[in-house]
Amino acid sequence: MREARSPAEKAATEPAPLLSLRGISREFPGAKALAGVDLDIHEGEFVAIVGPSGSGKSTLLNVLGVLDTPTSGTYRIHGTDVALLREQQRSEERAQTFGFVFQDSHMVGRDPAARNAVLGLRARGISLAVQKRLVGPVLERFGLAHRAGTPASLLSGGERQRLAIARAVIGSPEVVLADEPTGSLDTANGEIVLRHLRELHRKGTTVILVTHDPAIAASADRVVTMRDGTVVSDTGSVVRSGEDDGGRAPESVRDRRLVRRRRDEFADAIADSLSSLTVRPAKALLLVLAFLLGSGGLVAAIGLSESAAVKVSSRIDAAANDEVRANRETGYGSWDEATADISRAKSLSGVRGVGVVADLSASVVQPSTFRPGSFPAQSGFSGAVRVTDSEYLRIQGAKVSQGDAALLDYSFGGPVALLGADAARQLGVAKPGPGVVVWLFGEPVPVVGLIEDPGRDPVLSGAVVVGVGSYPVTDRIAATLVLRTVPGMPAALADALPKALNPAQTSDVKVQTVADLRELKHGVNEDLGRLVAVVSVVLLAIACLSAGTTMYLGVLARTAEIALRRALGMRRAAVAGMFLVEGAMVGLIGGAAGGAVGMAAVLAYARSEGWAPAVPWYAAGWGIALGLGSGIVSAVYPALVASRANPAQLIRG
Ligand SMILES: Nc1ncnc2c1ncn2[C@@H]1O[C@H](COP(=O)(O)OP(=O)(O)OP(=O)(O)O)[C@@H](O)[C@H]1O
Repeated sequence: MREARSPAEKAATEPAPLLSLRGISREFPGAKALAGVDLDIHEGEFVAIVGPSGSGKSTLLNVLGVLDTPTSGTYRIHGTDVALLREQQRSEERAQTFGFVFQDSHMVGRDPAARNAVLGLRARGISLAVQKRLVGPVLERFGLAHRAGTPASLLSGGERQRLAIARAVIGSPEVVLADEPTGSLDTANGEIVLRHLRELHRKGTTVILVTHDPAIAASADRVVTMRDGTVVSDTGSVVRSGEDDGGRAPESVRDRRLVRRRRDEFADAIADSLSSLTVRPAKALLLVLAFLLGSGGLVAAIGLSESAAVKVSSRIDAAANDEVRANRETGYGSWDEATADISRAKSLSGVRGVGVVADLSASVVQPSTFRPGSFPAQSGFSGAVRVTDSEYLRIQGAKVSQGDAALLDYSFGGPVALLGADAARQLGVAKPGPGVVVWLFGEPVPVVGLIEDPGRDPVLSGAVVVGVGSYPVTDRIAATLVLRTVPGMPAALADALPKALNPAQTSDVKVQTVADLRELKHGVNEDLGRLVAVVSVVLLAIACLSAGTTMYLGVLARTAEIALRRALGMRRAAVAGMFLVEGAMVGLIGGAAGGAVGMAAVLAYARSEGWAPAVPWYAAGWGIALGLGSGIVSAVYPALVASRANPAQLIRG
């Protein structure tokens, strides 16, 4: 039934319009989609908007649904000027007043039908209990109860569009806006969808649909025709008096249970992020891996630097407490002079042992197990040739196996040698024994033992060691006395030594304690710390960048889904929250895994180096915190892009 009345008549008899547009224009770069539209729509109307392609129908629908903002003009809903609403209020208006049905049903394909049906409720932070209470009846009503658990991607086109209507009306909107809802359906399915829309209207919902189909338009109570962004004809407002079912059904009255709760909004964001991660496991795994590498590298770097520092510290601390070194600036003219100095040093109180050590040039001594002149020659020896006594080995804590360090101190009519473990390996000596020799200065020297543990002098591992006096001093030799002292005595002995060794010329005696090295230790720690910082920052920056890029691509791939959520009333902050939560979760998992991997790497490395691993407890916490932090940071830009997008634009695709 249609009736046309004069504007004056209308104004006098009609109630205030539900939706009212005055002089609405919408311009896009290069196109004016709407050019001064005036239109009033009253509660309970069934309006068809028709017109040629490009005439502005969809744009009008988007403006009506607060998906898009007009360039100029005034739009009032229930008398409230929409331009005065804040973004959050606009979202609320979309959620409470409107239900949207698009030509393409825009389902979240991976989610079952029931979850899609409640998408609007979830987007609005409606409690799970209310969602559960509403979803059964609504699926039943649209003939989808048996498909509740089926992923939306497996539904037929007709089922999907019925599901779209179910989703649009589950929150009891006052107005259903449908943009060519039958456009992608065959006649039979199109008819079913239309029947549902009419049924909604009969029960009191205002229905506004855009259509190209003259038959559908003819069945509407009111037809608004658009051309070039303006309304060129309008059959006029027709409000049914509710003759079908005895007045407006309570369906369109706002449901008191539909109260937005932040807690539920947040819970839904977490659930969605989890589902998005599990649906794309390969992507999620790559993201986790990026954070794992970043935070794992950091934890490993902290652990290794700490372990190394502990190792360095313990060596330095021990030496600082009980070691003094002394040498003559002019060196020694003979080994007897050095031996005399040893006796003088030993006579000082607080001294527990005195050894002497000097190095010969390996390129002159040419250690080899091949007789000189043999062909092919053995490759050049890369270790040291150390002249020392058994006392030195003892005070350094070196351990000699398969022989005896004391043999160094005796003369058997010629020198004897001990080999450090690395030196023995390099020279191809498996074990000492009769006839096992190493050639030094072109002469065979019996090997009388192996140094299996170099103690505090790491050089011994790679050294060929011969006794003091094995070779006469031809020129002055730079030998160093090493004193092991009672703990705490080095400083006092450092003062006493020059006078004890050379009272006539104390300046000839140079004394070193290891205290200076304590400064060095700080330097070493600081350098390592800086290195750790640089490496970890670079690794985490790479992780953030790759995660940010992947997430940004994810946002682009999910534009339709995001648009839908926004159209269904999701707030900008909640959209951003969805991506931030996703980033946080990936970062957290990656960070925790990285912490574990980093620690394992430190333990394995420290064990292989024979260090005591020192992984501070906070390293794992750092891994997790940095993973979490960088996960969130990497999601900031994608989250901003997603939340700032214009829903109308996104729905156009
Ligand atoms: N986001 C946009 N950016 C640029 N131009 C746009 C945008 N949205 C709409 N337009 C332009 O505005 C005009 C109206 O578009 P609209 O989609 O509202 O028309 P329509 O009547 O719904 O067309 P159809 O029936 O083909 O869907 C068109 O010229 C279109 O190209």
